[in-house]
Amino acid sequence: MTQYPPLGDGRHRHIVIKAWMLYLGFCLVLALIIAWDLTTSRAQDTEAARQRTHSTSVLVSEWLYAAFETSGALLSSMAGEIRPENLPPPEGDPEAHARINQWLERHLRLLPHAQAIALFDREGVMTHASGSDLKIDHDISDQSHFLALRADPDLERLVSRAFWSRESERFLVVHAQSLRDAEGRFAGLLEVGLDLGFFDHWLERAEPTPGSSLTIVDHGERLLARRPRDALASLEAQMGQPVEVGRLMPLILGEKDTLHFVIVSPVDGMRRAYTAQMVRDLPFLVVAGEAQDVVMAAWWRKVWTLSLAWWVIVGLGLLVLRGYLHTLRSDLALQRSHRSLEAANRFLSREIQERQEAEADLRRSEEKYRFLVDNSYDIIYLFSPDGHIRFVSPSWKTLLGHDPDSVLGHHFSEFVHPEDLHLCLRAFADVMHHGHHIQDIEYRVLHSDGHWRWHSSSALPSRDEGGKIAGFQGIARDITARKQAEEEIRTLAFYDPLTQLPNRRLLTERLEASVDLCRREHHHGALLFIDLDNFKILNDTLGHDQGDRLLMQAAKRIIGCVHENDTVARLGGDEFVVMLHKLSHEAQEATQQAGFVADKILAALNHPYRLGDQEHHGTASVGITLFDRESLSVDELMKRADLAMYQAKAAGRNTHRLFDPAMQASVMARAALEGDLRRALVEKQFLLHYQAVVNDDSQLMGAEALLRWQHPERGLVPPGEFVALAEDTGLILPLGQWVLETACTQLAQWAGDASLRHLKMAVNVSARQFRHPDFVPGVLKILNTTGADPHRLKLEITESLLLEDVEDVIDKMRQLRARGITFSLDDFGTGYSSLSYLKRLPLDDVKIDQSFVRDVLNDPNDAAIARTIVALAGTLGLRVIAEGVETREHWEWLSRNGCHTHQGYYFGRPGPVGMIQEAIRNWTPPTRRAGNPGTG
Ligand SMILES: Nc1nc2c(ncn2[C@@H]2O[C@H](COP(=O)(O)O[C@H]3[C@@H](O)[C@H](n4cnc5c(=O)[nH]c(N)nc54)O[C@@H]3COP(=O)(O)O)[C@@H](O)[C@H]2O)c(=O)[nH]1
Repeated sequence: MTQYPPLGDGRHRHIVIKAWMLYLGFCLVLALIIAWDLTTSRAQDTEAARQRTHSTSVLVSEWLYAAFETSGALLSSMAGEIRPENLPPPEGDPEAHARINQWLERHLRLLPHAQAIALFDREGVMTHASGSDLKIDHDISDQSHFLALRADPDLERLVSRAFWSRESERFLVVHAQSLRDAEGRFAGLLEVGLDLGFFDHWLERAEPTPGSSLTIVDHGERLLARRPRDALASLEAQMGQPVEVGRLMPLILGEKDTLHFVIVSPVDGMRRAYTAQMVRDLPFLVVAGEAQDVVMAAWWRKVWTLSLAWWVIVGLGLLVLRGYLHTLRSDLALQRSHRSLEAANRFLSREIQERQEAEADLRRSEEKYRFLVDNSYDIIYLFSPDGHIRFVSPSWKTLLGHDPDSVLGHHFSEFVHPEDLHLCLRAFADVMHHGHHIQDIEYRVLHSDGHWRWHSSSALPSRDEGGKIAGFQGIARDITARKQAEEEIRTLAFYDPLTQLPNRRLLTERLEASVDLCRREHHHGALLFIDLDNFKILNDTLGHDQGDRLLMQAAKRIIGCVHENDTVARLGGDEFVVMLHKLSHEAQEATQQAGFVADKILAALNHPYRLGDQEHHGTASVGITLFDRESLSVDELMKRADLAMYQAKAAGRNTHRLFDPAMQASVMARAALEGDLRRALVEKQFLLHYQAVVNDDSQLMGAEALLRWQHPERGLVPPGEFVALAEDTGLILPLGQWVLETACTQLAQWAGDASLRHLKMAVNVSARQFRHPDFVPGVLKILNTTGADPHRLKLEITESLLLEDVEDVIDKMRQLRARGITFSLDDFGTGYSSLSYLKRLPLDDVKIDQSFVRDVLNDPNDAAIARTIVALAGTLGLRVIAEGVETREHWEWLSRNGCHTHQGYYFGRPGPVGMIQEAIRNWTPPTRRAGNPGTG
């Protein structure tokens, strides 16, 4: 979905901030104005209160001043009327005294709030008084006002501070006038006594407003009068008591006339703004106060009113602001949605355009795919969710023969090979249930003509518009040709082309699997190595075609002897291997089972073979090895079976042998010996010993070269222990070459020695050496290079040479004989020589094997053989040499019976060249009847 950029957000935020700032600024300014106004109002109200209290205090003090002016004037006039020296004593003239008292009484009435008017003499004793209750002899001589007036002749009058009067038991203030005699001396005083009611009277006239107070105190800060008074019960107790200690002092001391202050009243605890005012020339102060609550009430009302007004204005402003912001937001939203709409419109236009293009593409693509589907060599198919065919492309007809329409509605499984059905159903389920894509599954499909075709298919689910799996769709390719090629390759790779049996590779695979199975299931298996006896001879004599026929027949017979699950393989040549499965888990029983099968095979292979119009009898040798959980490699098992087979061959063929470890040990030893032999050749550890050959007259005729191996550890090793192995391994070729060279070199040397030059050198030649194609040229080359006389060289061959290709042997012998080399047939009588061959061989002598000579004196059989050989040789014109002549009796018997050449310990043991040369030079021929001949 397309994202549209936010429109006007920054500007909107800017406007909002501005509006808020304006609003808050307005609120603040308004608050400041109100605060300023309130501050001003507060100052004004405070000032007004101050003015009011000042006016009140001034007014009351003026009243007091006026009152005391009045009393002063009265006292002054009364003092003018009195002659102190004429005043009668109180006790002298009662009438005169009474008149004076009445006079005082009359003047007292002129002062409505005065208590009394009294006259005192110069001693301070009261002489006359306005009231009858006054004590006439009352003494004021210790009072300050008396003392002050008496002391100061210039002081005419004074008003006292309040003081407690013991006579009248109340606080009094007196206004006293000094009296002077004619000479102007102090003669007493006239005084008006005023109680505190006098002051109260003046406050009463002031009419204090609510919360206000009016107080009169004297210069001792004693409370003289106070309004309001009825509100406080304790006020009476405070009358005459100090109330404002120290605060009013600047006034009392005359430093100021007026004093303003705000305090909590010590009288009633109310906070007030006070103005204190001195009463001119009098020891009194008037203090007027107004309660702060009252003074500030209007201000507080204003505060509340203005605060409320502020809140109302702020609230209204907030509403206006919100309305404005709302409008602004709406505007912005509108603007934004307008832009979104524009963008959406553009997007939709583009979508429509793209869709139109996509539809066009789709049409083109559909046409293209339709073309491809219709013309594809592959089959394109669509199945319903339950596997019924909904669509197949026309190639179905080409590849499978059916008309596509004819298969619609059929279930796909009807066309799949039963063996592949499981695979296909699983793939179908994978796609339909899990939505998997499957790749290249291979299966067989039925062709309309009934044969099976190999198909490779890839498939995926088809989905409806909601994405739900609605079917199975795929493409299938005919891979029959590839499968056939693969099969062919497999056959070539894993099967023997002649017998169609598994070859070594397939056998190895199966053997590995079988070994694994045996290991897991704890039973035995067996490997039977089968070698057809003398097959090579048959092949050479009857030709390869017949050989192949025999192999094919043998293969069939072997297969007939085993179970279907067992494997019969051909390794090549005449070697077959049978692998037996699932033999007993008991080794002994498994051995019996394998032996039974081996016997069966041997019996089957023993039957005559029909090869064209010929019949052939053959046998076989079978080597068996078992395998079980012991982990042995396939190679090791094959080696063991092979070894056992050789054992069977060694045991005379046409039999079977079970592998045993001793057999393996000997093979190992053989392998070690082979290694030593090779090293010996390189390191020249070989040497030749020579043994004398004598004639019937005890004349030395020659010597036989006998090979010895000077082994670094084992010492001198005789040829019997290694020549056979050298033959088997082919090492006899280089070894035989060395023997010939050494012997010929020796022969050439002897030719230069008069006492030795008549000697003939007999050299042993093995069959393998002789059969080598280069044997003849090799011998001739040695003769050339050493310069030995061929007429002095005798080659000893064995009967085994005559087992194969006798014609070739004869041919080679003739070639060499043509050069003067003579031949001797060694070990005669032990081999298989047939007379017909013997006749044809260009031989010079035969050697009677020492095994016959050894017992010729005691064993009539051996004696008969020896005689027969001598006779046979005689008929063939061959000389006879007896070997192993150990005693004079042997020699004599042999001589008597026609053998005239001898070799044996009786004449001399084999020894190094020096030894034989010495023996020859000092040769003393043995005599037949004169004691034992020496050993030479
Ligand atoms: N291919 C080759 N074969 C060879 C070569 N050298 C020897 N051989 C063959 O090895 C076999 C054993 O030979 P050796 O151990 O040397 O034995 C020879 C004599 O020592 C032994 N001999 C001789 N006289 C007596 C005797 O009075 N009593 C007795 N017990 N043994 C005796 O006989 C062997 C000679 O045999 P032969 O060659 O058959 O005359 C043997 O078969 C050799 O052929 C070689 O270089 N190449």
